[in-house]
Order: sequence, then C-alpha cells, then structure tokens
Amino acid sequence: MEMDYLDSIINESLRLFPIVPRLERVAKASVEINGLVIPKDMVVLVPTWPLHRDPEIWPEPEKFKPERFSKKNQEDIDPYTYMPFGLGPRNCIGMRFALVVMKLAVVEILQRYSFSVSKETETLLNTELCTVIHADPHFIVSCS
Ligand code: HEM
Repeated sequence: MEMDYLDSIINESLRLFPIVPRLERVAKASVEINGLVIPKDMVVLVPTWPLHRDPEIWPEPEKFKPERFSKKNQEDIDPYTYMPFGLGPRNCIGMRFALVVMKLAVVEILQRYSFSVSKETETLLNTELCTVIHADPHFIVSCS
C-alpha cells in the first residue's frame, strides 16, 4: 500500500506514543561500553519513550510533525533513535501486519466520519505509562 503521507502520520503517531514505551534485553556476557560495565545477566532497559522525545534528536519533540518521516527526511533518521517496533532479531514479528491494519482502519474510518476537537476536550492526549501505553479513557473528540 503506497500511501506516503499516511505512512508519515502513523510513524509520527508512534514516535509520540510508542505503545511499548521501553524495550528490555538481558546481557549475555559482561561488556564495557564507554567505561560503563554491564555485567552478564543484567537486564538493560532501552527507554523508547524519552528517546522519541529527545529534543536533540527531534526538534520541537512535542509537536506532531509527520514531515519528519517524509521519504526525504527518513534517510537521516538513526534507527536506534526510533524504535516503536523494537530492533534486531527480536523485534516485533507483527510489525508489517500492524502497519497494514492501522492504515486500513484509518482509511475506513475517515471515509465515513469527520473528527474535530470537542469543547469538552480538556487536554490534547493524556496517556498512562505502564507496560504498554493507554490513552486516557476520558479523551473526548467530536465525531460526525
Ligand atoms: C502498532 C502495533 C504494534 C506495536 C507498536 C508493537 C510493538 C512491539 C515491540 C516494541 C516489541 C518488542 C520488540 C523488541 O524487544 O525489540 C514487540 C514484540 C512482539 N510483537 Fe508487536 N507490536 C505491535 C503489533 C503486533 C501484532 C499485530 C502482533 C502479532 C500479530 C505482534 C506480535 C509481537 C510478538 C510475537 C513479539 C515478540 C517478538 C519476539 O520476542 O521475538 N505485535 N512488538
């Protein structure tokens, strides 16, 4: 499915709201990186959420700017700074399926409904951070 702008929108949404906010790995052997020793069997957390909002990597990180992921700009993105589906041999096995389903869902919904910010919307989007991210269940938008 070639839909470049929709790709950018989904990528930018997953940057701001990575459903899995941190990755975990276990060190198979002791290793020293930049003077820091990580002993064998230690659990190492990879903080996806803060990485995705680091202003040195993503200027104006709180702003929703899909053009960060345009075909032209995407070449400059270091894969270790954007990991909504993880990385390496244990990355998300359902990534391609999830991307197709998300695109189909957006297309189907937008063909039938229009959305706008409701007067009752108090915040842009609150999330609860735990193993996976939940949207605030009281988030209200108008739908017609
Ligand atoms: C937007 C949707 C999804 C997101 C953001 C997501 C994200 C992730 C992340 C971050 C990981 C950990 C990867 C790592 O540690 O490097 C993961 C693992 C995994 N995901 Fe997903 N996932 C999504 C949808 C799906 C779907 C639809 C399936 C199955 C149909 C799926 C199946 C799996 C499995 C089996 C693993 C474990 C892979 C392993 O340990 O080798 N995911 N996912």
